[in-house]
Amino acid sequence: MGEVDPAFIQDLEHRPKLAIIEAEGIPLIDLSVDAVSDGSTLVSDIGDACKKWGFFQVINHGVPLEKREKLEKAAREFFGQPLEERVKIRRAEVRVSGYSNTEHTKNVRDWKEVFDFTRKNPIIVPASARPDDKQVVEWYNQWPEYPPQLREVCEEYAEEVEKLCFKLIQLIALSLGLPADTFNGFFKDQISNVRLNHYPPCPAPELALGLGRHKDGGALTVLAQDDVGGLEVKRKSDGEWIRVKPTPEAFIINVGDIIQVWSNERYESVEHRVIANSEKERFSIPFFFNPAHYTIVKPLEELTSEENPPRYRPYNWGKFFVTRKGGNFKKLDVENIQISHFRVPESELANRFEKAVSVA
Ligand SMILES: O=C(O)CCC(=O)C(=O)O
Ligand SMILES: [Fe+2]
Repeated sequence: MGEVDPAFIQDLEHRPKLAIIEAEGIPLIDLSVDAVSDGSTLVSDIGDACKKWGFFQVINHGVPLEKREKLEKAAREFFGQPLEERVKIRRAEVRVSGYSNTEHTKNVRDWKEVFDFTRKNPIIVPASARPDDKQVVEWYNQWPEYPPQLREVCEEYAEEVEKLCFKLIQLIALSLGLPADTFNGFFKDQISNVRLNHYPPCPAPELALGLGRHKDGGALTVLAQDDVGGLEVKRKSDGEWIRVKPTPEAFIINVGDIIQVWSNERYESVEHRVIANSEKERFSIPFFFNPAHYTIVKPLEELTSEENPPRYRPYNWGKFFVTRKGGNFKKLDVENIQISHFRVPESELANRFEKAVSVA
């Protein structure tokens, strides 16, 4: 990645501004607080953060620091090898796992390289994105020879972060006024995946992005970022890009598209991106908490009513996932699959609302 290939160059409107807005920042939430004790504001703090930002940071989250540090070290060792070693486990179309340095977001190449693996091994996913194809296939992880401990430290880390995901999804359920275990069943055969991101120094951070603007398609993301910084979140109140200042040992949590749909838009999945850096390399590790492939995603009945009709048509999560993954390999000129494709048009919602009010 020595020079800036035109494939990396963002359209003018998406290039980063030089001035960084760090502002008040996203909320920092202490998870050691007991959610159900008298006077605890933990559940409402999470609800407020989900509503206002779609993002928050957590401390005292229960993931042992030592497991995170071991993985961060192993990631540096893996990406520190010569390219010919890294590409030995290059990701192919039929695999979700492995190495890639050709990730594209919204059809523009990202200034980064990644190593992907899934929490469960194998995971079961639809064989193709075609709606009429009922076949499923197994996707297996692949591991490099070096560093030899990578597999073990990845698996141990993912096991710990999964526990945090369950804790968070329960707090989110409570914050929506639902029983804590409302969402648990969806994750029985989860197809969660973890990504090791390496953003090398970039000679043209004013033209390219480490990772282009996007929303996460799953339920919840738990991100570990190093101390370099570069993650920006689009502030809901005014659409400004706000830099997320690294907090040592904290995780950054964001609501994904599935929670937006389940909550019928009480919470929204928010756009974010990563700025490239001309001097420093950066590492980050997102854990994407994803339900089982057969999950039909739709607004929860408990959160809809005649006055507040479902804003989304049901969709199959496995097909959505496989379509997204497939889209990465073809530099298509069309937009990849989005939940907006399943959104009920406003005019139709207004009609339904009027009908509900007139019969009431
Ligand atoms: O590297 C980061 O800080 C963000 C990564 C991210 O948003 C993603 O991989 O979806
Ligand atoms: Fe993301």
